[in-house]
Amino acid sequence: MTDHLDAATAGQGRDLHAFIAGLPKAELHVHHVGSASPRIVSELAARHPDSKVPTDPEALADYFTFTDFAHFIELYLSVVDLVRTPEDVRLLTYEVGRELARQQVRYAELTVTPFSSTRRGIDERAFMDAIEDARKAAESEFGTVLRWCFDIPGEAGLESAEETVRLATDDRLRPEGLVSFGLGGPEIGVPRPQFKPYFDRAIAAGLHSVPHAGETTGPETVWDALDELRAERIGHGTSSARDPELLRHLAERRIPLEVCPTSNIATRAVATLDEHPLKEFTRAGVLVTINSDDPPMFGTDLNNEYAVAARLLELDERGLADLAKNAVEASFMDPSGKARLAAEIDTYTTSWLAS
Ligand SMILES: Nc1ncnc2c1ncn2[C@@H]1O[C@H](CCC(=O)c2cccc(C(=O)O)c2)[C@@H](O)[C@H]1O
Ligand SMILES: [Zn+2]
Repeated sequence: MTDHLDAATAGQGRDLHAFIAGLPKAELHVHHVGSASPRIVSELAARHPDSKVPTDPEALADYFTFTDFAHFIELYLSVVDLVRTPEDVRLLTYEVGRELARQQVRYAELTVTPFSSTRRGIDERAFMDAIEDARKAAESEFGTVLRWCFDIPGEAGLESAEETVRLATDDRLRPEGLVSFGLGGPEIGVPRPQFKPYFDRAIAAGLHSVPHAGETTGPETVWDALDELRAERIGHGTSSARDPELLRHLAERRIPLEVCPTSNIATRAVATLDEHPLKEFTRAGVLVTINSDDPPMFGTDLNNEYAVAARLLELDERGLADLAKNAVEASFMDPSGKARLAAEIDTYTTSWLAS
């Protein structure tokens, strides 16, 4: 973990960190390639010496220092470029499952961008088999349930939207673990309404709508995501804090925000953690979930994001357990899975507080 993150949660008791480390959790906003560990990234970089990505895991923290959101996407794509074979995809996914399990994440919805892989020449059938194979292995070996969100990389244009919705809705390709449909990448210059027909098709095929919105643009983008893309949850939604009517709407309709505090600082979407609107969201009664986005790229992990949230929201163990249960409620798990994980969180918390 980098120094600024240690500083971000300094002063919290060791006990709170230990509580978070053991707390059963769900994660709803975490990117597939963005979760590649320094070890995997450097291994892939060594396999592909034409890449500018460092082969030394220690050098990656410097490499992943971003001047702004566009710079983040540029470096993100340099890692996407390293994933070239179905075996790269399988290994990456399996290792992401291992890392989530280490953090006691029982259930995760992983955002996958199949277009980025198919356009780089990975066969679509082999891609689906690779992620599904890793999903099943992660569940049986680590006990972590993975589900997929296929996202459109918006800046790659409508061609990428067409390809993503085709891959998500073709019965011969659509993976069993797919639950939702998203939209990522830069928002500036990429208006959300143009993606409406693609979201309509995905929703008609039974997928949930979970676009990124309001990460780097204003609240009008969140309104567009709600009105045009029929968003059921919002990725980030940071700028919603600037629009009291939008906050009221999100709270009343119980539309959750997938908040990723450290990501927002690392991409410079928010200047400092103290200026992060997380507290304004909870004060307005919005259902917030805590997520890590692209953890190794931002020098964080989900446990650290819970520690950051505990500081910003002044939470004790019970407050943290409630936050973990928000993610269960906002997830696309079936009702029995939700009830089981919520009960596990309660049992863990009660026994922690009794000891
Ligand atoms: N914090 C984030 N906020 C938003 N998105 C984030 C975040 N973190 C990770 N992503 C991912 O970045 C991708 C962006 C990829 C992209 O723009 C692009 C453009 C042109 C060509 C290609 C290509 O592949 O050839 C890709 C998104 O699909 C999304 O999954
Ligand atoms: Zn994201």
